[in-house]
Amino acid sequence: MSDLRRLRRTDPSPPVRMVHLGLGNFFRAHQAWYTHRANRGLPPEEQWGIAAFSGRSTAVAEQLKEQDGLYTLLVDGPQGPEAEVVESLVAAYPGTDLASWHRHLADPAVAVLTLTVTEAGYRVGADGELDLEDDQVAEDLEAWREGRTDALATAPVRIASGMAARRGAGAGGLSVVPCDNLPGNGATARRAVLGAARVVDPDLANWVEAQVSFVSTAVDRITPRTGEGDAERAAELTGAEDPAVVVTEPFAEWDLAGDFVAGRPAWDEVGAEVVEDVVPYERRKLRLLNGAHSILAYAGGIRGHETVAEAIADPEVAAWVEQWWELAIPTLTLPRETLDDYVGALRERFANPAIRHRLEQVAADGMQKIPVRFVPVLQEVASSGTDVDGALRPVAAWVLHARGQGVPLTDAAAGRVRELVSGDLPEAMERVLRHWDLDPGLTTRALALADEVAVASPQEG
Ligand SMILES: NC(=O)c1ccc[n+]([C@@H]2O[C@H](COP(=O)([O-])OP(=O)(O)OC[C@H]3O[C@@H](n4cnc5c(N)ncnc54)[C@H](O)[C@@H]3O)[C@@H](O)[C@H]2O)c1
Ligand SMILES: O=P(O)(O)OC[C@@H](O)[C@@H](O)[C@H](O)[C@H](O)CO
Repeated sequence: MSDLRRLRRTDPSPPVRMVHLGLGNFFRAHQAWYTHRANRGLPPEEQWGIAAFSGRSTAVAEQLKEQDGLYTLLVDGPQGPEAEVVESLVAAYPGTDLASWHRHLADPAVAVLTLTVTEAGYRVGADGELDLEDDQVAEDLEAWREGRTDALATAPVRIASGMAARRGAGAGGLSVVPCDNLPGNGATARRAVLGAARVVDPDLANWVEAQVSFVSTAVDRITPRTGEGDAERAAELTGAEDPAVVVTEPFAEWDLAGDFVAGRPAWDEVGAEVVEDVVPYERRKLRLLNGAHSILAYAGGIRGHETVAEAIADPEVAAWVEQWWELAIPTLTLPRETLDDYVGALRERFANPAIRHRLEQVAADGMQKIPVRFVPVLQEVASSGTDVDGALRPVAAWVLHARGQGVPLTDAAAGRVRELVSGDLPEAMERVLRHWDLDPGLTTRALALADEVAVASPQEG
């Protein structure tokens, strides 16, 4: 590998017109890739360059800096892998570089701020407002009040402080485009940012309300963490050494609803859909894809599987996913045929053996995901008198997972999760149901489903 050349830019970089927070794999397989595609054929000065910031880490920013922001996207489809070098990312920074963050956001040429900061990264409480009790949010707000804007860590406070820099520079409005898997991500981002601004500077909150638009999106492209051997596979195709390679699937979807107050790349010319209302798409995606992923992660993990492809190949786990889809489909509003096609594609996407999507990664932050993916369906199904097993089983499996079975628990709210699921299993199950306003009368059934998931589990103890 070391004899290979690193990727290097030969053409001039496009100007920075977009900023991104959360320099992870998904951003590079999705928003940066759509932007790269939309740039093709435009003169460099009309293209959209992106300055992207990691959460905190420095490693990926350093790797990308050494190759002028270029990286390989390895698309693993049925015809074998294909490699594409993505050119839209022109500057990569560690999230700790707040000076560059403020400088880019204060630039009038910047028109769009995209986000992938995870569901938990919005730091909102159960009421959907910024959680001012969150220790890191409180620390950030104090630092900002004291003028220490180089020490901010949470996404909402970093964004609000970036908006202050922008207002100060007279750079005008921009559009914030959250791309995390949560319902109403535009409205959530807006409330989180306004919540932070209001505490420190109410005039700034007014400015954001008047000048900044928050676009809602549904995003889709299964993008696992890069694994062993991926860089070598990419190198065989490109002849270049690329430690920042990202592996993804051929499928990609992006639905966007909202105003772009300062313009945007022509994403709609390269496959993205600009829609009036994103809710039907977002619900389809969150319930059918992400809901099924959560079942595979919690139940499949307990049955000893390590990846999505392995778990969906287990006929019992696959039957639980099918049962979930049967219950979830009637709760969606898109035409039945469209939904059936989507599920048909999911069966193939999940089974793609080249995508090693580890259940451990998919399982993270269940405390944020269960109420969005399963609770509304459970409530709707229970009120119609239909058998709820398909939607209750994932909650039961999550309780076992949170109590230590299957893949390890990773959750931004791990302390609260452990409190909820501790002690006697029947009591824990009932506590969890009550926590999400579900009928505690479902406890006995949930315990039976938990038993079913745990039966034959190599890790049952
Ligand atoms: N991977 C996928 O298949 C996929 C598909 C659709 C949507 N998403 C969304 O994208 C998010 C990121 O996925 P990924 O695969 O890129 O993960 P990743 O682990 O590769 O990267 C996550 C990025 O977010 C940053 N980050 C994490 N927490 C943050 C925080 N609190 N504040 C600011 N930045 C933070 C990290 O530093 C990193 O840069 C997911 O949580 C999900 O909401 C992912
Ligand atoms: O990204 P999360 O953590 O919301 O959920 C894990 C996976 O379900 C998710 O990343 C999917 O792969 C993705 O949403 C596909 O578009």
